Amino acid sequence: NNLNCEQETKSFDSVMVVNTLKKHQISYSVHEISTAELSHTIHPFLLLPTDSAPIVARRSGERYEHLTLSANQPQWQALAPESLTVTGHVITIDALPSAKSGAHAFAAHMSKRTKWYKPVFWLSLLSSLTGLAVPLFTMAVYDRVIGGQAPEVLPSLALGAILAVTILISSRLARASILSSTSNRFARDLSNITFRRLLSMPLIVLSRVGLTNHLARIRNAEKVRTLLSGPSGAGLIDLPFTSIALVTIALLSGWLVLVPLVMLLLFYLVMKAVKRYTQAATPTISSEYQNASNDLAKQLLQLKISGDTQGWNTKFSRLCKEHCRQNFLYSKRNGLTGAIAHAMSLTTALVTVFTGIFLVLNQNISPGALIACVMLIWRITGPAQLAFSSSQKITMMDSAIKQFDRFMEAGTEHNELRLDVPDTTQAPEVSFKHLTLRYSADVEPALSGISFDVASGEIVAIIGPNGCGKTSLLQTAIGILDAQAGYISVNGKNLKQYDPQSFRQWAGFNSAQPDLFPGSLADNLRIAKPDATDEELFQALDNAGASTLFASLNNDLNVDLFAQGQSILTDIEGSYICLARALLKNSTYLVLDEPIANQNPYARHAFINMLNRIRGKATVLFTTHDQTLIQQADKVVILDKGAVVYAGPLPDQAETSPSKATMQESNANG
Ligand SMILES: Nc1ncnc2c1ncn2[C@@H]1O[C@H](COP(=O)(O)OP(=O)(O)OP(=O)(O)O)[C@@H](O)[C@H]1O
Repeated sequence: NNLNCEQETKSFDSVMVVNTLKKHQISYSVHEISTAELSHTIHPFLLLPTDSAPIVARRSGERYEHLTLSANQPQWQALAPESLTVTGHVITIDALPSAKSGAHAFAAHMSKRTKWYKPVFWLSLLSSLTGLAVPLFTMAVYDRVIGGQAPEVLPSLALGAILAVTILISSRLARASILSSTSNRFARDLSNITFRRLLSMPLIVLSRVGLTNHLARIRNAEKVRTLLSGPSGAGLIDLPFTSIALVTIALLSGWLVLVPLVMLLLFYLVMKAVKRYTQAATPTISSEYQNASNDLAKQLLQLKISGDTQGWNTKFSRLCKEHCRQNFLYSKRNGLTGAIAHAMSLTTALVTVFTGIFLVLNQNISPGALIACVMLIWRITGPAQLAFSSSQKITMMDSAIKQFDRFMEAGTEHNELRLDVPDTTQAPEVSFKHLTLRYSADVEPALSGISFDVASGEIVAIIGPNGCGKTSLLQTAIGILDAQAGYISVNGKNLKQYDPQSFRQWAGFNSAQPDLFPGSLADNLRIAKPDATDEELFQALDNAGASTLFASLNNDLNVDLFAQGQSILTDIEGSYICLARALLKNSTYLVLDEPIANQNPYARHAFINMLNRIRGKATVLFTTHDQTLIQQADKVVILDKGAVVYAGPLPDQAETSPSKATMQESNANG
């Protein structure tokens, strides 16, 4: 609307758009253009291609449309697929300004999907109507064929019944297939959206929330699948259609319909009470039991070494016993619920039969109508029973949806306009300006007022005792941690101006904790550079001092590092591969956390050679406790309790550096 009404916005630029969005409190994200990102949008978005004019577009199912103004009237027209493969940025709208809008993220995402509920409605209606065939057929046989002595109508009645039953079965099958594919698609979409969101959240928020919660979030999506699929899903959908059976009973037997209605009400009240009784026995020890089992499995070696496993045995047996007791009680009460529900269904049928007999004797209804009514009763109590047994699932789903909505309200790294792309060809100058970082409000800052400069092509060793903030500083230097105060400038620009994705694609980072992913050696390396050739992988492994390790893996890049689901490498071996991954990028900005932590002389030698080769061509920040590596740096920064106590050349630099100075000079000269 603003585009259409405000003349000035016809020549908008990205900053103006973002200011407008901020003014209207519309939360937005900025990403590089990619269909993967856009396939989850629920509101229109703005494409900002690098080489052409901006486009306002939106997603409509699997297709995309763009806004055109013809005679000042906005119109949506199909967007050429090429428009989504160009380079540039896209501003997507996360949530609309109303305070409540964020709370409906789930509904908004789902409404963008195919309209599955329309065919499900029509198929359910069809199957409910054709489901009347068998009771009505029985009634006709009883009243007309047997009672009315008219056997000639039997073939046509039978044909009609067979046709109706065939339609019933086909519509049920078609509905089951739509429901299972819809529930699968829901689960898949929600998992994808959740995973993307997790990846785009700031690291500090992620580490605060913890791994278990992230896993729980992704599993939440799975819960959606269970609601719609299976017999309980069908029961829930059939519930509103039981009214068709009720109307038929009313038409066949008049006020006899009151019997199932009253029984349904009774059914509801009894089941509500029973459910409360069952829920009171919900096991509370499950997570404690699970954690203890996990701990035990992880600590087997330590337990065996310690020799004294008695304490663990006692603890585990106690947990096991309590876990079984709670589960037994819960299953017992669940069994009771099932039995009561079944008894209530039987009672409903019996009460209907007994009441109906008087109507038959008074000749108010035919015996055939009574039989049909009793058969129809099962079509009411069945779905009611299923729906009731699913009530716990519905509560679970409801909380899963609320959790999803809250999760989608959390801010991400993309909620700011970060369009700058780093110059990947030159070694950057980096300045840390009064950087302060706290992991949470109640702990001492991990970094407090850090300031120092790194010249282009300089190699800097960051040293200090454990816990002094080295890792925190490096993670801030590549923008995965956000300082609360101060900033980092890279080539004169605040790091937060750079597109986070482009920045991290450029910077080579090695974490102190080796992190290998399931897959082959090549897969693990190509995460950093998907198009790397085998030659580049060999070179990176060599530079990281991993040649001996590689030889022990039969020089095979395709060796699976996770045979039988377990990493076949130790942490130290893994750390070589992670270092190789960082070096593979051949980046002009390397940030390496304890690159050769185990001080293996061969690896150290390879690393020093590598440093000498790139000296002057890349800016390198690394942390270490290794004296020999510290000697290689052009500058050292000593940290203590999160503050810089010294930043400058090594005190004996003058004596040790001539070779480095010569190397730097010759590298700079090409
Ligand atoms: N995710 C986190 N949550 C809370 N506190 C953290 C987190 N990571 C680090 N810290 C704390 O911040 C401080 C600095 O930790 P950091 O890991 O940056 O130090 P370090 O010098 O790299 O230590 P080391 O040499 O042992 O790797 C420490 O007190 C640490 O306990």
